Amino acid sequence: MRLRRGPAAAAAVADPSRGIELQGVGHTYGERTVLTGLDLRLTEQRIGVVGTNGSGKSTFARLLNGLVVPAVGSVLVDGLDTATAAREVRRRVGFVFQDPDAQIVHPTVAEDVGYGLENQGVPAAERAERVAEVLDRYGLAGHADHPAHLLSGGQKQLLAIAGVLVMRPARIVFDEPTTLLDLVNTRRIARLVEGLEQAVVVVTHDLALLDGFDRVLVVDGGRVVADDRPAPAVAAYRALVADR
Ligand SMILES: Nc1ncnc2c1ncn2[C@@H]1O[C@H](COP(=O)(O)OP(=O)(O)OP(=O)(O)O)[C@@H](O)[C@H]1O
Repeated sequence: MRLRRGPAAAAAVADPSRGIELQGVGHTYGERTVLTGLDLRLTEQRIGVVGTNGSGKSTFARLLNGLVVPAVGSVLVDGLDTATAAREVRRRVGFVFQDPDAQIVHPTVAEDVGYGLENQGVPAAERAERVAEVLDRYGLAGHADHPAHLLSGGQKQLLAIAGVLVMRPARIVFDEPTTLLDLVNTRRIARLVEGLEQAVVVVTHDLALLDGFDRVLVVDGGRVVADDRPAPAVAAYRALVADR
């Protein structure tokens, strides 16, 4: 029998009901262990991740779409291993970086949003339609031909999110999406996350953002030390840092 390979084959064996699974996951940078002993299954619509600076949250977030491949154990997205099916995993899990400048690479707003689609070989007409639709939805339609680097911080974050959403991933990981934003834009991003049909994992220091989430993980010293509904998880986080 011939082995089937590539995105179509991967999609054929994928099982979205499995969500994202971490099986015996640990990660090291050189000698330094930054995550250890992670056994989790992430299936909820909205999951938050909190923890002190340097606790391992960004590394955790990056594991979920294969940006980081675990040193130990496996991360499976819909049953697909991030170590061996990276391309298909990234189609399924979009990633929004804390600093939108890290994600904005093309001169104009429309070109920047269309870039990923072009990469995937989506025909020009469909590309234009999908870009226009997503820019319209996030209030950036009037900026389509403007230089992306001249947008405000909040608009840049919206642009970075639009660039992910236009790819239609089933899940989106946000790494501190509101850290650089003022209160107005923080609220705007919170509403946007709330309204998404995609399943989301949001790393944040903004505890108010977690209201209404289904599940919150508290990371400390590279381990998940609490895993609960938002109120008890945030209480556990506050208790953890109370005497530091
Ligand atoms: N590429 C890397 N190479 C070496 N060490 C790294 C690398 N990325 C992160 N680290 C280290 O791993 C640890 C965890 O970092 P990580 O960015 O995952 O934490 P974090 O919880 O997201 O922190 P913060 O809240 O400050 O963003 C830190 O000690 C950091 O210095």
